[in-house]
Amino acid sequence: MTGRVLAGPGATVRVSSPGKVNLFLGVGDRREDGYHDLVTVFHAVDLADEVALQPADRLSVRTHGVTEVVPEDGDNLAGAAITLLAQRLGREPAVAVDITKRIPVAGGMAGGSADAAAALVGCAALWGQDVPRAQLAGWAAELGSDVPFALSGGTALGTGRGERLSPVLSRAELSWVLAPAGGGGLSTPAVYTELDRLRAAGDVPRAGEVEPMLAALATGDLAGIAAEMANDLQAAAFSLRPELRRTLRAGLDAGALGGIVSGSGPTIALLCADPDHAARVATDLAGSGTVRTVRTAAGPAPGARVLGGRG
Ligand SMILES: C[C@](O)(CO)[C@H](O)COP(=O)(O)OP(=O)(O)OC[C@H]1O[C@@H](n2ccc(N)nc2=O)[C@H](O)[C@@H]1O
Ligand SMILES: Nc1ncnc2c1ncn2[C@@H]1O[C@H](COP(=O)(O)OP(=O)(O)OP(=O)(O)O)[C@@H](O)[C@H]1O
Repeated sequence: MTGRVLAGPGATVRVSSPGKVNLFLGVGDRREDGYHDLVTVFHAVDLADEVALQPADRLSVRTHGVTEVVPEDGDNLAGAAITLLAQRLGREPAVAVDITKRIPVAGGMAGGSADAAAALVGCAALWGQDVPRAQLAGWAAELGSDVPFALSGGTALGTGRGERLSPVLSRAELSWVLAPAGGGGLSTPAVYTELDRLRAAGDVPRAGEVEPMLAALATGDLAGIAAEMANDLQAAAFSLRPELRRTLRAGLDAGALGGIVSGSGPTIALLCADPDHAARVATDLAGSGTVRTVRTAAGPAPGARVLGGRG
C-alpha cells in the first residue's frame, strides 16, 4: 500500500524517482499493436528527478533543471498520470507539480516515466489514498511501458512490452558513468522503427539469452555483468546517431569494464569497478572531446518514493 499522508492545505509532497539503465534488452519482432515483446533487465540508478506536488485550483506542471523543451501541464507525463489517477479515484486533478529534472530528457533513461511514477505515488499520498501497489502498477502500465519499473526500482526482469515485472536476485552494487550524448535526444518510437528497418534490410545480430546476466547478478560477478550487457536497440541508435560509437569507444578506452547504449539512447552507460574508478573514467571521458556532459551514478536505487518534506 502507498503510505497515508494527511496533507493539510498548502502542504507539499516531495517524491524522488530514479532513472534506469537496461542491463540487458532483447527486442522481439513488431507486434500487431505496434509494440515489441521484450526480455529486459531493468536497473534503477540514483540519478533521480524530484517531483513536488501541492494542492491547487487546477492541474499545472512546470519543469526546471534542463535546457530541453519539456511539455507542460496535461501533456507532461506527470500531468497525464495525475489526470488518470484523479479519474480512477473520482477526484479533480487539482494539483500544482514542480519537477526538478536531473535525468536526461529523451535520453533512454525513462525520465518522463520516472516523473509519471512520482506523480502517481505523490498524488496518492497528497490525497491520503491507500492505493494497493498492484493497482498503482496497473495504472502505471497504461501510462507507458517503463512506468511500472520506475515505481518498483531496484533490479527487475521486464517482459511483455516491458510492463510485466518480476524480481531479480542481485548481489551487485554497480558504479556507472553516464554520458548523455550531445545533439539532443532520440525518439523512442523512431529507434524501434529503425531496428525494424535494419532487420528487414539484413541480418542484425540479436541479444542472446538473459540467463547468464541473471546468474552474474545473483553472484555479484562484475566482469560477468559487463560481458553479458547487451541491447538490441543499440544498432538502431548507432544507425541514427553514428557518433555514439566514438563515445562508447572512448569510455572503454578510459578503462570502463563494459559499456552500452541505455535503452533507446542516446545516453551511453559505462560500468565501472567502484565509485573511485567511475570518477577516474568520467574525468578521462570528459577530456576525450566526445561528450558534452558526463555524470557518475550508482545502482540499484529505490523506486519512486515520498521524501516526506512537507509544509
Ligand atoms: C526503450 C525502453 O526504454 C526500454 O526499457 C522502453 O521500451 C520504452 O518504453 P516507453 O518509453 O515507456 O514506451 P511507451 O511510451 O510504452 O511506447 C512508446 C513507443 O515505443 C515503442 N515501443 C515501446 C515499448 C515496446 N516494448 N515496444 C515498442 O515498440 C512503440 O512505438 C510505442 O508507441
Ligand atoms: N516529465 C517529462 N520529462 C521528460 N520528457 C517528457 C516528460 N513528459 C513528457 N515528456 C516528453 O517525452 C519525451 C521523451 O522523454 P523521456 O525523457 O521520458 O525519454 P526517454 O528517457 O528516452 O524515455 P524511455 O527511456 O522511457 O524511452 C520528451 O522528448 C518529451 O517531449
